[in-house]
Parts: sequence; structure tokens; C-alpha cells
Amino acid sequence: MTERVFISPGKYVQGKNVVDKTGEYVKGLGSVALVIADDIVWDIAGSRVANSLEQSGIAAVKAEFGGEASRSEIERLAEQGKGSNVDIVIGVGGGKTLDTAKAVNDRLNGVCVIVPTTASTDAPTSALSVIYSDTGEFESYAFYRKNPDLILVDTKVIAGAPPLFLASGIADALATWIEARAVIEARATTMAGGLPTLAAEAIAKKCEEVLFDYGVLAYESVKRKVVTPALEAVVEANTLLSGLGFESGGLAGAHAVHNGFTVLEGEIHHMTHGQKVAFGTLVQLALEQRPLHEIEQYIDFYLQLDLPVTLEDLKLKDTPVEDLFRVAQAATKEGETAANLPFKVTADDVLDAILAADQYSKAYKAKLSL
Ligand SMILES: NC(=O)c1ccc[n+]([C@@H]2O[C@H](COP(=O)([O-])OP(=O)(O)OC[C@H]3O[C@@H](n4cnc5c(N)ncnc54)[C@H](O)[C@@H]3O)[C@@H](O)[C@H]2O)c1
Ligand SMILES: [Zn+2]
Repeated sequence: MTERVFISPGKYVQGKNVVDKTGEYVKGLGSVALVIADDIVWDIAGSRVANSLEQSGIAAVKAEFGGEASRSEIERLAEQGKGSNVDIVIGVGGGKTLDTAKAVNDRLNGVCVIVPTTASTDAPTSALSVIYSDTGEFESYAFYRKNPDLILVDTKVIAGAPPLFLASGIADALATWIEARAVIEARATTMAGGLPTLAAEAIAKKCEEVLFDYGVLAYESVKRKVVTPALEAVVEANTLLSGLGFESGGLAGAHAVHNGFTVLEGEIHHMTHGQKVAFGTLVQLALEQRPLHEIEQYIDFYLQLDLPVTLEDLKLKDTPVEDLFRVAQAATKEGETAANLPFKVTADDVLDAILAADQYSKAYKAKLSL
């Protein structure tokens, strides 16, 4: 690939109580909307989205999300949408709901509206979904013709979500520059299908800067369920900067290791995307031979956000090394983004880096308790 490619959503709106303005923003884009949300999210924001649409004369068809961004769930919801003649698909919720909504809209060829109710991932802006099996194992990335048309981010709703979600989104966003930097160096192909642009590079760098400046303040804000300027900055970093930065800047080791972890059963299955990405980032830094002070900067930051930095934190303390090797094999299999690192890595290298990242963090924790 020799061309530079940058892609982005149509419009991004962020502020307090914007879910109640959904109708105003969607007006003129279509007449019947499929509103996809799970039970919990319906009560928090889905019903408000539907009410706002109806006030603007747009019919809202409720579609209950089953919990997994899997092919069967996407087909089921697409059938429901077809049956109701929808021309707008609105995903309200966390990353899996949003990924499902994007896939459903791709099949229906309508207007795609994304309403994240957590800042837990950088899924909202991208033109792709991460597809899993019905049992939650990573299957593939699905790419679409276009990014979502409209993204409505309600910071009041996000401030009310459990703090773990925000911390997870910070971890996902902190991987953005680490991975984009590797892709730029390798001149590899990004998720947007070309070489990284200077715009994506600048956005990914800015994302990291905002997180180190305001991440902890935003995390503390959410513990009190308040919207502060620090939280607004970090929600934008987690959602817009990270979304644009990872898609047009590219993924590399951190997300490959995340995907590797999904092959394991047990408690790790209940860890968030961001928690697995946090550890995956430490693994990439270890592979890249980053110096001690740099690695410690990330470990220290994750600790302030209560993110996992050791295998024990990831509930993998007693996992046999053969199982960790399966993780490393999955992270380096054909088509995985570990191939975007500027040097070749084997499953064996990744296994050693997983164990090294665990050990580096243990050593840092021990130093703190001296
Ligand atoms: N497509 C992309 O570009 C992209 C990027 C990053 C991550 N992802 C994907 O995103 C998924 C992870 O998303 P996630 O971490 O948001 O988790 P999730 O979507 O699995 O779960 C979110 C949970 O939070 C609950 N919830 C949502 N809003 C809430 C609120 N305000 N208060 C209380 N509870 C609330 C939901 O009911 C749900 O149980 C993974 O599948 C990952 O692969 C996709
Ligand atoms: Zn991610």
C-alpha cells in the first residue's frame, strides 16, 4: 500500500444531556429508527433517545441487544430492522452494542447513529466492528463502506457509569499512540486501508497527551459522578481522538495480545476490553525494548486507574504456560496486527514478553512498597 488514507465519521457531538437532543440532530436524516440497546442501557438512555426521536416526528422501534457482537445477533437484529422498514439504525450502549449497530446498519444501508453510554472503548467512530463467536471468542474485524454518520456522546450519562468503564476506555485510548507509532515506523497498513497520515499521527499523540494530563482527574470525577472539564477532555480523547487515531493510525501489538487473551476461558473472560488492552500495551512496550523509565510511566499510570498490570491482576496467576502460549499463538496468527510491528515477532517472542511484562510490573509494585 502506498497511499495515505484518513477516514472519519460525519458529525461528532459531545456534551451534557445530548441524548435528549437526539431528535434534533437526527431530524431530516430518515423517518423510522431501530434503537438497539440492552435492558440496562434502555432504562439509562435508550428510552430517552426514543422519546426525543418521537418528539421530532421520527418513529422509534425498540430492539433489545442480546449481549454479544456475533454474526447471529447481527442477522437477528437486521431482520427485525428490515421487517420494520427502518432507515436509521441507532446503537445505544457499550462497545459491543455499537459494533452490532454498525453491522446491522451496513446490511440495511441506512443512516448510522451511535450513542455511547460509557467511554469504555474507541468503538463509536470507526467504520469497523470487532466480531466474536456467540461464546465471546474473537473472530474477525468487519469493515464497512462508511463510518457512522452521527455520534452523540452524553457526558452526564458517562459520568454516571461505573468508573471501571472510564478507566478501561483510557487504557484502550492509551494504546492508540503506542500502536500508531509502531505502524508509522513499519510503514504498515492501518485499519483505514492505507498508510498513516500526519493527521492521524497528530491525533494519536494528542490523545496520549490528554490522557496523561487529565486521565486521573477524569477518573476521580466519575467516582463522584460529576462532569468536569477534565472529564470532557478525557471522554473526547477516549472516543474521538482514540477512534480516529487507531483507525487511521493503525493497530499493532497491544490489540493483537488483547485478541489472544480471548481464547482463554475463565475469569479473564469477564475483564473489559480496556483491561486486556492495558496489559497488551505493556507487552508491546516490552517487545519494543522500551527503556525502564518509559515502561514505568505506563505501569504507574495504570495503577492510579486501578487497571491490571500483572497476570494476577488479569486473573491469570495460575494459568499454565501452555495456555499463555496459546494466547501468544493467537496474537501472532495470520492476519493479526502483531505483523504491523516494525520487526518480526513469533509466538515464542510474545510469550516471553507476556511473562516479562508481568515481571516488570511485579518489580515496580515491589519498589513502591519498599
Ligand atoms: N469497532 C471498534 O472500533 C472497537 C474498538 C474498541 C473496542 N471494540 C469492542 O468493544 C467491545 C467492548 O466494549 P465495552 O468495554 O464497552 O463492553 P460491552 O459492550 O461488552 O459491555 C458494556 C456493558 O456496560 C453496560 N453499560 C453501558 N452503559 C452503561 C452505563 N451508563 N451505566 C451502567 N452500565 C452500562 C452494558 O449494559 C453492558 O453490560 C469489545 O467487543 C471490543 O472488541 C470495538
Ligand atoms: Zn481497543
